[in-house]
Amino acid sequence: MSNPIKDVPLAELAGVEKQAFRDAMAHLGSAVNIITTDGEAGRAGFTASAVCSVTDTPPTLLVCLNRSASVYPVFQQNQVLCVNTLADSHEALSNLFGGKTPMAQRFAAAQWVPMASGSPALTGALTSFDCRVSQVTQVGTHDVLFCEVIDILSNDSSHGLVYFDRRYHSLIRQLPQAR
Ligand SMILES: NC(=O)C1=CN([C@@H]2O[C@H](COP(=O)(O)OP(=O)(O)OC[C@H]3O[C@@H](n4cnc5c(N)ncnc54)[C@H](O)[C@@H]3O)[C@@H](O)[C@H]2O)C=CC1
Ligand SMILES: Cc1cc2nc3c(=O)[nH]c(=O)nc-3n(C[C@H](O)[C@H](O)[C@H](O)COP(=O)(O)O)c2cc1C
Repeated sequence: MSNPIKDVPLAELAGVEKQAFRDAMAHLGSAVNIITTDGEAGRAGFTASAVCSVTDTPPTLLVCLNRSASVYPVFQQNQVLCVNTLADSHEALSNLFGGKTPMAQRFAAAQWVPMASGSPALTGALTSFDCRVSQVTQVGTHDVLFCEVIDILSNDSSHGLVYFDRRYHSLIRQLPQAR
């Protein structure tokens, strides 16, 4: 059977404007994460919603990082990182790591403990995934970092944080039913 899109000359396909894409993406709720690294290029961190699970064999996440971000060269050189998934108390911290703030000021706003890779785990994060970058693919403005998970720290008591419709929302964890 013929593929109707494949048979249309590319020049005749309408395409989608960047703003329309962003407006549509604002409808996809996502977890909020602070991605950290430490190593020979120094310490750095940024907020990321473009994070997802790739495979459990070997356990692998992907993180999309804009190559124009100030932190980009640090991540490129260190090749290790920690994905810290934020709890509902971390909204202000997410904004600090979301750009423009000097790196020392970002890290001074919370407590951190080094994971095996040397990357900082955020105290109180829902989960911290310690990773080594196993593969990198460039797509448009971003690098897609494939990150093999080498250790995990979890906290099963905090409520979650979701970014949806350009705003933060708390994701309330159900408490176990009293008997
Ligand atoms: N993947 C990314 O690089 C993301 C970057 N951001 C940045 O955070 C700031 C605030 O974002 P919003 O309040 O959500 O408003 P916005 O209108 O800039 O973005 C709406 C949605 O579009 C997507 N998006 C935004 N910038 C993108 C990019 N450069 N590449 C791919 N997808 C992108 C995200 O899903 C975002 O939630 C902006 O500077 C934005 O660029 C936010 C979310 C994801
Ligand atoms: C909620 C939120 C989600 C974001 N998600 C991403 C992301 O997935 N990838 C990315 O490269 N930048 C993302 N950003 C933007 C980066 O956090 C920001 O560019 C980074 O802190 C570097 O900023 P700087 O160049 O001023 O240091 C996000 C920002 C916010 C507020």
